[in-house]
Amino acid sequence: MTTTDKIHQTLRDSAGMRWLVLLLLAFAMFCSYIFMDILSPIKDLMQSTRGWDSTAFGTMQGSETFLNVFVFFLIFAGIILDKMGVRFTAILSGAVMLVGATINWYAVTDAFQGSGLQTWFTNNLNYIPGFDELGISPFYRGMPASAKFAAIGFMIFGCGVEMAGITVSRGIVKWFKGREMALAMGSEMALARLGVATCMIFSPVFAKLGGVIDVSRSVAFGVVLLLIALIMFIVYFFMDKKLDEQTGEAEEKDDPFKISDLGTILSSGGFWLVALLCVLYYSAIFPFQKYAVNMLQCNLVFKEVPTDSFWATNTVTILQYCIMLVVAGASFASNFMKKASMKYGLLTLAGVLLTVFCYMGYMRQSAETVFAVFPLLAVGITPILGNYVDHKGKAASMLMIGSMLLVLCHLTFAFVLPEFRDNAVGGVVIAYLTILVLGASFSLVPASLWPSVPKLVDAKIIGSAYALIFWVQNIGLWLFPLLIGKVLDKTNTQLVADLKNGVITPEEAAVSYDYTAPLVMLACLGVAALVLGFILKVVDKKKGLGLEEPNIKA
Ligand SMILES: C[C@H](N)C(=O)N[C@@H](CCCCN)C(=O)O
Repeated sequence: MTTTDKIHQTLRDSAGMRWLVLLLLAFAMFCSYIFMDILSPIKDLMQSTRGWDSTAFGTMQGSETFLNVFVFFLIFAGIILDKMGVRFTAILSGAVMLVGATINWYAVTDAFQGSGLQTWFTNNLNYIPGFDELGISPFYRGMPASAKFAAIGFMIFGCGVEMAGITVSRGIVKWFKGREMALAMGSEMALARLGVATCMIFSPVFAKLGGVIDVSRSVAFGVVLLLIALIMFIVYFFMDKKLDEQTGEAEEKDDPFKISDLGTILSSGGFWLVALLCVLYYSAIFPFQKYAVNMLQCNLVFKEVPTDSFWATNTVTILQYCIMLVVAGASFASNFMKKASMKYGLLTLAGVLLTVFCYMGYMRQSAETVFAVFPLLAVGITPILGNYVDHKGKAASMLMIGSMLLVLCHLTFAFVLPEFRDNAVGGVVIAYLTILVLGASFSLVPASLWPSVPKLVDAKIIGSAYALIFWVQNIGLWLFPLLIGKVLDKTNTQLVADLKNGVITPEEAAVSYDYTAPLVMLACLGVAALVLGFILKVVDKKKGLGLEEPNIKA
């Protein structure tokens, strides 16, 4: 390398530095995704220890997106990102997530119970004029005080996490444009999926540590991780600053945000098709994720797991997690290997480990360890599918196949799984197969949807386009956890009455819901997504949007 080459080399020209930046951003998202679902695998414990019924649980979970949707925070986040740049917005989003998560944690601690704050929240915030009339309030009369306060924290966290999502996407574009951008995006999403698996496995472990149930321990674990996420963003800040010093660019000055940009995006038909498909598909996945463990508890009979010692309870769980890390590592490695034989060897190894993983989950017999396989498959194949879209295309077809699989899975959960309630082996096998297929669907759609956005809008307004899609998507992510909770209570009237009259205990009630109606509702979302996918494919062919074309042309 000559002296001139050395002078012109920036941080982003070094593969090591580029991937270090990706690691920082992706690890921050990994921590955020852990917090996003930290309460999901312990819905039953929230009901038995904090008195959150399904409506309270669903309302609290849905509150995550309330400010983004109704106060248009996501639109402001897009504007902040375009005006202030990636590194400022990254730190801001990290700090917002941490503040919200800390409030959420305090709400579920024992210290909150019996405090003045609890009394205040019991007597207040029952009604938000305007929102209640429309049935879209994040609070309702009779909602437990802890759920109300937790909802406030989760709303603030939701602003931070969505802001982080669009910031990280733009950060990846800044550092990887013209290089391995799709692989970087796929790897970031894969690590986020690993975050979901981590919380599905470890949240119940922390809540039940030492045989004493304390749900706030799980949330505290998430808060510590968000602190680490903020540190990651701070390190990123300095690397990004250095890059701008080296290049003499400042993207927020070179490419300032204009309100008219929003109009340009909103007038694109292709953009609307993708945004609507996104809201329908993700509404059938993320809200489901919040109830999936409980749905399995209600549909399968699990053996009692010993809780006398940490190792008796958690050895298999920890081994399962180690296998998951190997599968993730094998997937990442396979993307960097040049030789196809090596790639298939690693994939075979991942397949074998996946089988062992499932077997361990079956031996361990708990809903969390069975559902943990869902994000695992997405971890393994999202980067591979991203690579496929880069080199072979077929994004619109992949969107359709992913939606079709989604419908199939929700209908299986609704009508086939309950038939195996008394068949321990058959039930777990059906559950595993369906979850694995759902995991494949959750790889096909994200891997093809997000890289399609740059084909629909100008590169200059990509940040605002992602913010707008996230905003539309957040409407569904707000509405559907809440709707699932309401539909559950409305279609399980006998159970709700028995619980109210003390005929059954909260522990029994928590694992006795009939999930058929909410699952059919989610399957309908999948059907609508499939129809939109078909329309998108037709429009793509007619207008030549290039969605079926590879990103990298030889
Ligand atoms: C929940 C969030 N709004 C979302 O849509 N997340 C996507 C990833 C979007 C790309 C982030 N760089 C997901 O599939 O998790």
